[in-house]
Parts: sequence; C-alpha cells; structure tokens
Amino acid sequence: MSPVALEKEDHVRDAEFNKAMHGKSAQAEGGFRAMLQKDKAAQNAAVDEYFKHWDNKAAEDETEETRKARRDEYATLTRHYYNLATDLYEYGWGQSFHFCRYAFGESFYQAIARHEHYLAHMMGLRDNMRVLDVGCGVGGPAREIVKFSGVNVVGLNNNNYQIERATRYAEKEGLSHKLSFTKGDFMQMPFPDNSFDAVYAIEATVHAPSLEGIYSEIFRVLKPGGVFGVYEWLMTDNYDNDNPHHREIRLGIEIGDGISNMEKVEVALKAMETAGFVMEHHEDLADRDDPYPWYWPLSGQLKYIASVGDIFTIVRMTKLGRGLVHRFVGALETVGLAPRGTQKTADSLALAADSLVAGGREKLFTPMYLMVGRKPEKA
Ligand SMILES: CC(C)=CCC[C@@H](C)[C@H]1CC[C@H]2C3=C(CC[C@]12C)[C@@]1(C)CC[C@H](O)C[C@@H]1CC3
Repeated sequence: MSPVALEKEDHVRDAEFNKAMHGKSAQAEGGFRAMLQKDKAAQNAAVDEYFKHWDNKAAEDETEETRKARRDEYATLTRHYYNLATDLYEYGWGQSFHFCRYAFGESFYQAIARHEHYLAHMMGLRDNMRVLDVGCGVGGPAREIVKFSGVNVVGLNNNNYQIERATRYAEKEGLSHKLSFTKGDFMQMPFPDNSFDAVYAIEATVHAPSLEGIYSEIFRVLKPGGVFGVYEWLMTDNYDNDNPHHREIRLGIEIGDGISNMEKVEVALKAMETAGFVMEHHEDLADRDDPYPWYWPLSGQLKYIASVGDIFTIVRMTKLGRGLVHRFVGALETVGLAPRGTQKTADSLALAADSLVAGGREKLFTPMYLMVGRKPEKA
C-alpha cells in the first residue's frame, strides 16, 4: 500500500500532448535537431506546468506545503521535465541518462556501459530472464543490459516522447525482439503481481513521491525469489535539512532534475525493508576509492579526459560548453527559431549541474547508492 496519493493516469491526454508538442521530432537524428522541431504553444504549456512548482520558491522559504504540492503532482511534474529536457540530455550526455564511476584511462562511454554491466552483475542477470527497467529513459541502459546479459527487458516510462525515441533506437540496433517499452506511472504499474524475474532502476526512482511507495510496487510485480537492483539518488548522512546551504543544494538538484521529493539514505534503507525486501548488498559507490569523482565531466576538470574522442563529448558538459550552447539556444529563442522556455530549461539544467557538483564535492549527495534486494520465496 502506497503511503502517498497516486496521480490519476490519462494515457489519451498524454499521447495527444506528445503529438502536439513533439510531432515527428522523435525521428530526428540527435537531440539538438529534435529540440528545434517542437510546437511552440505546447512547449509553452509544458514550461508553465513544470516551472509553476519552482518559480519564486526559494530554499529559505521552503514549506511542507510546497513540497507536498510537488509530490501530489509527481507524475505530471516528471513527465513535463522530460518533455523539456530529453533533447538536451541526448545532445550533451548520450542515451544513458545516468552517472557512473571512472577508472584510470577509461573513456566516458566505456565507463557508462561498465556501470550498467556492474548492476547486471550484482543482480546476477542471466540469459532469457524477464526483466523490468523502471524509468528506462530512451533505453540506453536497457540495450546495453540486453547485449551484456542476454535478458529480455520491458522498459517502463511515463513519457511518450522518450518511449518513441527508445523504440526507434531499439529497432535500429535490431533488438526489438528482446526489448519492448510500456507507457505508465511506476507508482501504479500496468503489470500483474509476480510477473518479472528481476527489476532494475538506474537513477529513476528518485522521481517517485515516496520511496516506500515505489519499492512496494516493484516488490509486487517481482516473482517470489526475484531480485531488485537500484542505483538511487540520495542525500547522504552528512546532509542537514536545517542548514540553508545544504538545503539550497538539495533544492537546486530537485529543480534542475525534475524531482519532487529527494530523501536521505536512511529513508531509502527503511523503505526497502518496509516494502519486504531482504537486502543482499547496499553501498554508496561514490565512496569507493576511484581516481576521478563521478561528477568530473560536469565540473570541467578537463585534465581527466582519457581519449581524443572524449574531448568533443566532455566539452559539451563543462561550464564553458554549456554556457556557449545555452547562449546559442537563447539567441534562437529570441529570434523565434526555438520555442519559448528553451533558455529557461537550459538555465535550469545548468543549475542542476552546479548543484550536483557541489553536492558531490561536499559529500552531501550521491547518485549511485547501490541496493540489491530479494523478494523472499514466501512473501
Ligand atoms: C535526473 C536524473 C534522475 C538522472 C539524470 C542524470 C544525468 C544524466 C543528468 C543530470 C544533469 C544533466 C545535465 C546534462 C546532461 C544530463 C545530466 C548530466 C547536460 C550536460 C546536457 C547538456 C546541457 O547543455 C547541460 C546539461 C547540464 C545538466
């Protein structure tokens, strides 16, 4: 039983909005081209719907009511966040929307893929298991995990545009027989009880209004004996909500990343237990003794670039690269070539980047709290 109210779903409304805003842009090559093909009025609506939760709501004035209003509309808030941010993510980061650890001399995309393999390895994923990817983005991790482990994956996503992009990439790679995508709210999944051998979530369940709610729903759809693996976004034990600086970092991450309610590590651990999981492993991977920190591509420490090919990838993510592109899209918006709100979205992603780096440097935040839990045979 979820401890928060669920938002009423309306798949017809969402499909119509997706058609109006994104048109055929899901077929465009690359995020940047897709970004310039949106319907202006629909994008306006998405901007207003998303930013109403954040405009004029500073960290020092934060109340339980403002946080509750975000939690109450968790699904709409997140759906519109990804209506606005997906193309910039793809342009600036690629098709796997998550952070990772870096080994010495490792290229960016190699490190991203290794992080996905590591989760599959820790969960013991095997050929032909039926696996659910909760909050699958445009399917980068799912495609990698299918190739790495031979599993069959169903990607669940609340954003039609991301599903269209994900479906197109899976077809392009000839993986459609192993990989399918379903539209739905992960707090009320459209699957019967006991339907998956394994479930994973990579930096996605932070969009839930309640960790207990989402972990309980995952528990429900897992078969008895099935395994759940997650990389969770959490505030660490060092985070003090009464410290205004800490709170500003947390709110900056929430605004810039479409999160209604980010929690501390202790809340996630308790939620796993309450949901019924037997914990097999939990660890903050950000605390490992790695040569480079997880946030380095956003922090602009170019000295860590490991290959020539990475120069073009990483420069886009740095403050300088971001600044140039954001000014460019701002100019396109001014002359009417990009829709209203493109600049505002870019500014909010820049705030996300700065807050994530600050949270990482000050050890207040982790995007890679690994938990592996099992549903008992007799639940
Ligand atoms: C939101 C959640 C739960 C996960 C996504 C994690 C990351 C993939 C994103 C978090 C902040 C994002 C930013 C970008 C790409 C994707 C993230 C790293 C950009 C680098 C994309 C290009 C823009 O110009 C700047 C962005 C800064 C933030």
